[in-house]
Amino acid sequence: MTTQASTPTSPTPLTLALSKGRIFEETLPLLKSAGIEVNEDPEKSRKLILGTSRPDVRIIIVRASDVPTYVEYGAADMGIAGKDVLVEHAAAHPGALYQPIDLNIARCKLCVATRKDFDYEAAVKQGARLRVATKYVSAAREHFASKGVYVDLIKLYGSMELAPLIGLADAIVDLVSTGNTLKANDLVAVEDIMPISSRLIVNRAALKLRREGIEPIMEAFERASLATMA
Ligand SMILES: Nc1ncnc2c1ncn2[C@@H]1O[C@H](COP(=O)(O)OP(=O)(O)OP(=O)(O)O)[C@@H](O)[C@H]1O
Ligand SMILES: O=P(O)(O)OC[C@H]1O[C@H](OP(=O)(O)OP(=O)(O)O)[C@H](O)[C@@H]1O
Repeated sequence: MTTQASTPTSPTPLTLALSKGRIFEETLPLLKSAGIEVNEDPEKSRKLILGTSRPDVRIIIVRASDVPTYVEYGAADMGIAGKDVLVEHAAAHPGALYQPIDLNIARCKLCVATRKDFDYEAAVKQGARLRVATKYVSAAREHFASKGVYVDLIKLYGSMELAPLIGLADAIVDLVSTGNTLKANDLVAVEDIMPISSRLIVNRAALKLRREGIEPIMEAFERASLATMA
């Protein structure tokens, strides 16, 4: 039997996909609890791959709605994404991602909202066909189907609040946190669809092949998110 000479290898660092802004900011304390400090601030640097205090862990910065894609295809081992984003991704890629932990960060609600002068209840009772503008087409379709309300869904990528104001739609489906954006645009929330928070997602193959690297991070994140809930 021949013995193989051992060659020094540096495996690809564990890769965590995050979006800039609130998810990045709210993930920093979780990373800290796992002994990980990010070396650069994505708001100041144009770099998309950020090193950390641990040579075996790196962060990639991607659009919030792209996080599931990077993780599904294994370009990132893990990621953090809002339930809003995960519901839309799952509609096209059911079961593609392992979602072990609700991190309870970036919390808000997915709601139906209309102009103040639009009688949503009456329109629904009358069986009117509603025009609804949203970025969250799958969640909206599921919601209105479960209520038996006929809708024409108009896909938008942002600034949903504008749609009812200029006659593009009767209603929107959007995220609401403080309610300030609705208020500033004279809109009201007329129905809650689901509570939203961000979850850790893990590539299914990475979970098996890199378990010893991923598990301690998962455990630290879970402990830290439970501690903030208490
Ligand atoms: N006002 C809010 N308060 C709390 N959490 C929010 C709020 N708005 C969005 N979120 C959550 O934070 C996540 C990231 O939001 P962010 O605004 O950073 O990205 P985005 O602009 O929605 O995504 P993309 O860049 O892909 O269009 C959302 O998917 C959602 O889960
Ligand atoms: O109830 P509020 O506290 O006002 O938050 C709600 C707003 O937050 C999100 O937008 P965001 O601030 O992320 O900007 P975006 O449109 O660039 O995603 C969402 O799309 C709403 O517009």
